[in-house]
Amino acid sequence: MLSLSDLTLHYGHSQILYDISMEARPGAVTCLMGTNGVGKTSLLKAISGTHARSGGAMVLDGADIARTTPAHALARAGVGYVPQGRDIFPLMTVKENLETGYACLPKSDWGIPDETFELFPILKQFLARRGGDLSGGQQQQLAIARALIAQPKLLLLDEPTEGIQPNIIKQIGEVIKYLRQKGDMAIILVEQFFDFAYDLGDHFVALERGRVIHNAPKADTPREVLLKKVSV
Ligand SMILES: Nc1ncnc2c1ncn2[C@@H]1O[C@H](COP(=O)(O)OP(=O)(O)OP(=O)(O)O)[C@@H](O)[C@H]1O
Repeated sequence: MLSLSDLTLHYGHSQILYDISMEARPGAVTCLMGTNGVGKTSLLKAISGTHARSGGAMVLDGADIARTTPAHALARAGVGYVPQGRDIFPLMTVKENLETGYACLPKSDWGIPDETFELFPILKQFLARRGGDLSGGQQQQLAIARALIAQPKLLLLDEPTEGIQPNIIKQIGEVIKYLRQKGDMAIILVEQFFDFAYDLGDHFVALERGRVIHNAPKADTPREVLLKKVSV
């Protein structure tokens, strides 16, 4: 589904990512881990086209993705991005926020699928409420639901548990498991909540100062070894 080889990224003259090679497969959760500032968000920005990589190759679903492909083209190509901090539209209603996902779809596919409310029942109850009036956890659910409306092939989740109460973290974990078992979507999860990530992950990539220091399936990733690699 997604394959990166030797990806590099700069902000101005500062190099942040060095020779990143990794894959994300459909029906699997690939966890991207590491301490603060190692470059996890920057890598998701490169994959989503939010910040162009400086070099290296990216193949999505068999197609070479040019280095400067913009975010809206990648969204149309099947990349769903739930950024850190969620970025929902606070003055728009829940329904309007969900409808922004239509931008990636042909008009014939416009509509909020029943699955959205099966996965996130609270959103049905709050359809007319402004996004900014939801709790942090509800906003996170809205951000994930909005990304799913666009029917992504690759879902990028940046710290979905950050600042969220335990019962909603549990619900988000269940949603990720459900999406994985459907088998057609690749999921990349950036997560600092170690137990949440280790429980969900099928494959683990750890970064240190912008470089990959671990890239292996769960069977070859003992808990204690990974914990050591991603702890300060
Ligand atoms: N827009 C930017 N301009 C310059 N430097 C940046 C920019 N965004 C991030 N950085 C720097 O790039 C490095 C990697 O940041 P990034 O946010 O990708 O790390 P991270 O692993 O996601 O960290 P966190 O867990 O804190 O979100 C950090 O040193 C950060 O200060």
